[in-house]
Amino acid sequence: MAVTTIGVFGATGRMGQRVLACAATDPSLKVSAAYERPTHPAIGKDVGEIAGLGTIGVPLAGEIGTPPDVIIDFSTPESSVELSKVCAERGLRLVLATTGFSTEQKEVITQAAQKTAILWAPSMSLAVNVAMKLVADAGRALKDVSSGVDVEIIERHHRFKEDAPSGTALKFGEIVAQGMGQTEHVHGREGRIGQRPRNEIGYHALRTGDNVGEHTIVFGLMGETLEVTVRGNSRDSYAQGALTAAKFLAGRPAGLYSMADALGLNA
Ligand SMILES: NC(=O)C1=CN([C@@H]2O[C@H](COP(=O)(O)OP(=O)(O)OC[C@H]3O[C@@H](n4cnc5c(N)ncnc54)[C@H](OP(=O)(O)O)[C@@H]3O)[C@@H](O)[C@H]2O)C=CC1
Ligand SMILES: O=C(O)C1=N[C@H](C(=O)O)C[C@H](O)C1
Repeated sequence: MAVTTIGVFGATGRMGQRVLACAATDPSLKVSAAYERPTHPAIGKDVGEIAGLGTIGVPLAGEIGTPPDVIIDFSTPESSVELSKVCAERGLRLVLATTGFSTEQKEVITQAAQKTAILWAPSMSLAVNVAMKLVADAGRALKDVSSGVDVEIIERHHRFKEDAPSGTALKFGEIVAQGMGQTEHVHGREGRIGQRPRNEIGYHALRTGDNVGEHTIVFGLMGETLEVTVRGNSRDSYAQGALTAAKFLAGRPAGLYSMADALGLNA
């Protein structure tokens, strides 16, 4: 069996630890490296011990030494951007899962994908990426409704999430706007705002408890409403998707890839 070696960037984080745990059950994968910032207090410690998996013989590193076949990144926008530059310089393949990028940061990553293979997705979840296809279909089907269709996106995440709205919500909004033509993206509402313009997509971010991720896309018509909801039950839906992405990306030429590519959803 061909074995793909992976390195986990942000390895001690909520997602990094789940990627390590899920990889440990997949004989076609081998964790050969794990990374955190160089000043992390656990540098040098066995990352399996940190993740509660027992010793796996992979010390937590602050730098990329002997590279794995694919690096999986669940970290922060700043560290992801720097990582994408290193991957471009060294020709290292990257599954980029971090969210919360600025426009300028997104441009740096897009440029890096001209020099190496990067699979970049705000959600690695199979169900979320299928929901994105459903939402695209709904938008195309509803775009010419004469009385108008109001689209609002509601996302729910745990209290620890540091960006809002979620990268997934923003991607859903891009998909809707591409199919229906909205040009204004409105984040929350307050005050005496007047009647809702038809050219808006509204975004609403809930932060409660330990919700691992839930998205509802509301298509509001006169007389009826269509809602598409997808919710995660555990972070392993994202971790397993990231591992699928890594296996897909191994050996691929430079370029920017999506989860739809990895999941065969582009047909
Ligand atoms: N695409 C997808 O399917 C999903 C994407 N995400 C996204 O992934 C990101 C991480 O989420 P989550 O795991 O919950 O967050 P955490 O904060 O739990 O994990 C982030 C990890 O990155 C580490 N980190 C910070 N700076 C660096 C650096 N310079 N080099 C290496 N590692 C660094 C952090 O270390 P320290 O704590 O010491 O700062 C931490 O271990 C978020 O942007 C989130 O939106 C989350 C789930 C699914
Ligand atoms: O921070 C999280 O947890 C998640 N973030 C991603 C996003 O911002 O879309 C993906 C998922 O919803 C979980």
